[in-house]
Amino acid sequence: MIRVGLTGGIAAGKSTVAARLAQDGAKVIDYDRLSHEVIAPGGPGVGPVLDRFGTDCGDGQGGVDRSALAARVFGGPAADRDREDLDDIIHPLVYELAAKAEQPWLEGSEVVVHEVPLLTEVGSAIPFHFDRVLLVEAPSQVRIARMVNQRHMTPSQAVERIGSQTSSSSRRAQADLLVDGSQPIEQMFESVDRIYEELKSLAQGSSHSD
Ligand SMILES: CC(C)(COP(=O)(O)OP(=O)(O)OC[C@H]1O[C@@H](n2cnc3c(N)ncnc32)[C@H](O)[C@@H]1O)[C@@H](O)C(=O)NCCC(=O)NCCS
Ligand SMILES: Nc1ncnc2c1ncn2[C@@H]1O[C@H](COP(=O)(O)OP(=O)(O)OP(=O)(O)O)[C@@H](O)[C@H]1O
Repeated sequence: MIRVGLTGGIAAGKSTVAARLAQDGAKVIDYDRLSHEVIAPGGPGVGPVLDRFGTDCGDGQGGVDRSALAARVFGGPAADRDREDLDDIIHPLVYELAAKAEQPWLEGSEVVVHEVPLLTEVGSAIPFHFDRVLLVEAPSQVRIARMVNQRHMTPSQAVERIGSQTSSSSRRAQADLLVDGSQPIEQMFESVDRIYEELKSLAQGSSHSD
């Protein structure tokens, strides 16, 4: 297999690219989904999150209320510190689930894509080596409009999320492959298909990854 890190700023188009890669034949591990799983009812992150952030952040059903937590870590008075503490709780649990998820493909010739929104931010803390890093990019204004129009965030919530993430230039410094997430979707899919073919040939020539 080869392991690919797929990243990009919020609402750049990562999940859309990931879905196309999956359609092409890649195996995709979605870190946002795993991070939701760890704080859903019964998840291993629920206890530590509620201990740290208080039972006000509970959803009343044994899980965490993500919008209450988002208000704290992206817009609260101690947002940076809170976000750091949340990341320290959630990320190791997510990495554990990701390692389990990719186990069936370790010996094969699959293209295994880890969709990691914060790949650049976490640096060497992530316990995986990526053979390639694929970056999806779109200008901030496009991303803000997507968050406001499609996710019902206020403009200031959208700006806060972008502000809590790293810069495009630091993401670029880490990237091997680039997809423009603001181009027309059909064109974007064509570039994703071309990249998949490249990755697939690489995977067929590989026998392992650590
Ligand atoms: C704060 C939480 C509860 C908000 O949930 P919500 O459903 O509103 O957002 P969702 O999880 O769908 O995330 C949407 C996007 O927000 C951005 N984002 C999420 N967490 C963070 C963070 N800690 N720092 C910066 N950006 C973040 C990412 O671009 C992500 O793709 C949730 O995002 C969370 O648990 N975050 C911490 C875990 C994390 O770092 N997740 C990212 C992948 S590991
Ligand atoms: N090339 C494109 N043209 C128009 N709309 C697009 C394009 N790519 C993605 N979108 C739309 O933009 C929105 C954000 O895309 P997507 O959910 O893939 O982003 P993301 O980077 O995964 O976001 P997040 O960081 O929140 O997980 C979606 O509604 C998606 O349909």
